[in-house]
Amino acid sequence: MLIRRLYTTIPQSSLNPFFLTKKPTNPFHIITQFTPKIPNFQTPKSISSMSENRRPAGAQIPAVETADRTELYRALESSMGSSFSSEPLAPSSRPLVIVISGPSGVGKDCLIKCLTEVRKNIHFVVTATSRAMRPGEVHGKDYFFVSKEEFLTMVENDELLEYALVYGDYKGIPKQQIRDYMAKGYDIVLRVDIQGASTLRKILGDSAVFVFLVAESESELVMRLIDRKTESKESLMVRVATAREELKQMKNFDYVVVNAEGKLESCVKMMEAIIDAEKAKVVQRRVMLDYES
Ligand SMILES: Nc1ncnc2c1ncn2[C@@H]1O[C@H](COP(=O)(O)OP(=O)(O)OP(=O)(O)O)[C@@H](O)[C@H]1O
Repeated sequence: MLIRRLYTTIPQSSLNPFFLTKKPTNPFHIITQFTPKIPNFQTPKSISSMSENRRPAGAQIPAVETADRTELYRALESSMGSSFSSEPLAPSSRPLVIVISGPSGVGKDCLIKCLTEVRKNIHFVVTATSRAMRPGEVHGKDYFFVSKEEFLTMVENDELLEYALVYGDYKGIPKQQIRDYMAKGYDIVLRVDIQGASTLRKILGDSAVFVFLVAESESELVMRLIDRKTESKESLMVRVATAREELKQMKNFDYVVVNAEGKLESCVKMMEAIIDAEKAKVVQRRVMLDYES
């Protein structure tokens, strides 16, 4: 068998032990794994002679017990043949697009409000809507209020990342706002319903972070909605029934965050931890607002 032949033709002493512990599944896999690893298949002796060769002749390393820190640093630098760089070793992080979704009444608005207070470099995207402005609402803060015609022109000009007709009014996410704030280094937060999150997943794929916010239980979620005292009994019934269906969509998200009763602060901390973890990724998400050919 090819597997056996490969093992027997390569001396045991030169095999990387990591690969020996891995049971190969197909012979071609072995060949591709072995080929680039060949420089590592050195015996301890040849490795040591290789590093001897790399060291420039005459570079003297002073005794570590007695040498001064700077002296040792300089000697190591000269042994390397080039100065040590002060450039950051971690790649600079890219702005994130974070999509926050979850059933009605779970606390999305509360979470986003707190998150934008504790993290100043987050921009919560203001949605455009064709709905009439309500008393107390501020244009550009609560929504960008536009006429139905203006909204449809935005759709035609491909200015919206996603839009929907909600109870007869259009709502949509302006792309330019995202571009502008990302260019300034802000992370972007989008708040959408579960349906919107599903559409955004199709558009953004894995380039954005999708967070599903839940209460600790269905019963807590219903109590929260009741306590909010903003819904009629019909609306309550619709929201509760919708929530049960929406919970089934959790599997399409990257993270689930629990907003437990009276524990909004922990929920905000969890969101911050997610953001920090995303920023520490070696391969970072690269947001694409438009299809790239
Ligand atoms: N951790 C928590 N403990 C107790 N109450 C909370 C918590 N988080 C939010 N709430 C309350 O729950 C209610 C719903 O919160 P919020 O309006 O933020 O939810 P939402 O998900 O944005 O709802 P909707 O999708 O219907 O707009 C509010 O009355 C809020 O004060």
